[in-house]
Amino acid sequence: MSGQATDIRIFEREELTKSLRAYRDGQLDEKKYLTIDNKVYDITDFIPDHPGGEQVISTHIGKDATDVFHAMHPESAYETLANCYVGDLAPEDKNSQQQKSKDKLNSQAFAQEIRDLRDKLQAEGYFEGSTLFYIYKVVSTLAICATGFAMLYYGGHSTPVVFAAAVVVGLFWQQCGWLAHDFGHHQVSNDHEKNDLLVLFLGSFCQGFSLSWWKNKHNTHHASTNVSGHDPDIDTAPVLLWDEFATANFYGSLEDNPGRFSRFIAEHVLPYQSRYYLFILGFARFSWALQSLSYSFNQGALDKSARTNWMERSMLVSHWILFTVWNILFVGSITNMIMFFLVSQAVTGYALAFVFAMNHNGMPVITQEQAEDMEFYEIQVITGRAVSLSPLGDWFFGGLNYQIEHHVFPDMPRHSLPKVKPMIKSICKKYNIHYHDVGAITGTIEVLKTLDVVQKLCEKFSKKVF
Ligand code: HEM
Repeated sequence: MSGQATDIRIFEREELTKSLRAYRDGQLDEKKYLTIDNKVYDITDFIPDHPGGEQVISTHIGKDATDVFHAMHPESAYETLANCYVGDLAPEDKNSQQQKSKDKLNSQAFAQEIRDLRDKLQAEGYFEGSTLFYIYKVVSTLAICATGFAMLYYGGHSTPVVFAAAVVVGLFWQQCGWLAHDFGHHQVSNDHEKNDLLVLFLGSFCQGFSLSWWKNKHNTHHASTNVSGHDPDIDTAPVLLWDEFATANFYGSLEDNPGRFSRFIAEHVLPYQSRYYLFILGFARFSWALQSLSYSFNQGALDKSARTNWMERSMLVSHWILFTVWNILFVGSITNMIMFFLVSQAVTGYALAFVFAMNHNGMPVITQEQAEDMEFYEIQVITGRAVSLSPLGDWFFGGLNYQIEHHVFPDMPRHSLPKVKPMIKSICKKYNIHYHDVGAITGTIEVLKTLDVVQKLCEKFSKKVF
């Protein structure tokens, strides 16, 4: 590791800025630092070995990673952290403290209050997962699968029953996704290995998604939510574009000698994205399942362990074998087999993507420079959309309608989020930080309006570039 007792020194803030600039400019030989609680860590050699992956840790090179680090690591990670310690950050001089904008000071005071709330909630047990709740969730989710099986077993010769069974299986996969999400964030137990085994069972075997692919993408999304160029969830070009930065980047990349296909997409597809949006969601699950297989077989496990990689691959392969055998054995005709396949995939695609879009799409997208000037917690609040729903809606959304609370406290179990919502809301009100809370219909309209605004931008760019 990089930190040696003799190297310990005071770091000027400019050194961190230099580290960030060098990384942005692609100067790969430069040292890479980050700070946590005003201590400086040299992560140059650690990045490739980071158990959470290179992508997520790289989002914070040259920056303050205090809150994101505390939000995403178990106690055991603090030992590894100590190995990277190389010094302390020089105190801020009076001048730069006085020059801070009102917004920055407000953001800092808000973050401090959220940190205090985290400590209080931890002491009061809000972060303890309820075993009973999660047993109920796992059993009731597996019961949906059993229902789908039973429908095919007894009615596999009837087209309406096969159709209904496909919808049930689609919902089963969606619910597995929410559970794997909770276990993947270690909301349920402090034992990370146990959580990961449950993600392998529910997420990889039952649902067909890779643990490593999901963690890499999803945790990077958490570390830099709606930050342009960092958050993989808003990087959906050339299928959909969600903001002006992504649009400018995509069309900018076509200025010199665009391929015929890219030009066709830019001129004749993206300017109509609000029209095909609902259609394309149906393919989302299939695309994620393919990305999972590709990640697992090409990149291996995120924690670089051969054991995790082997388990993940075998779970994914078993998922597809079982699904195919089940389809062939119980569905009476080839036409119904194809229908079962397509409908079950499409239902999961819609059921997952509808919720994902509601979580952050159409909410502010910020640049990396803007993000540097804001506290982690403020970013989490202003980029998330809370959706107020009935208990059935909460079930369908897997608790992700408490998106803001989930982003502020990713390791807090799902059952605590509704209790914490009024607390976060009231702190936001105190600091005049916008907490966006809407119903499902308003949320959907906001998503569609964003697509519409951006597609008009696509039309303009298209005329300018070609
Ligand atoms: C010097 C800095 C860091 C050290 C020493 C460190 C260390 C670690 C360790 C030991 C783990 C494995 C934890 C486990 O047992 O589950 C881990 C996982 C992780 N780290 Fe870091 N980390 C650092 C910085 C960061 C930063 C800045 C981020 C985010 C921006 C981050 C995000 C994650 C994530 C998402 C995981 C995966 C947790 C999981 O398995 O679910 N880490 N890190």
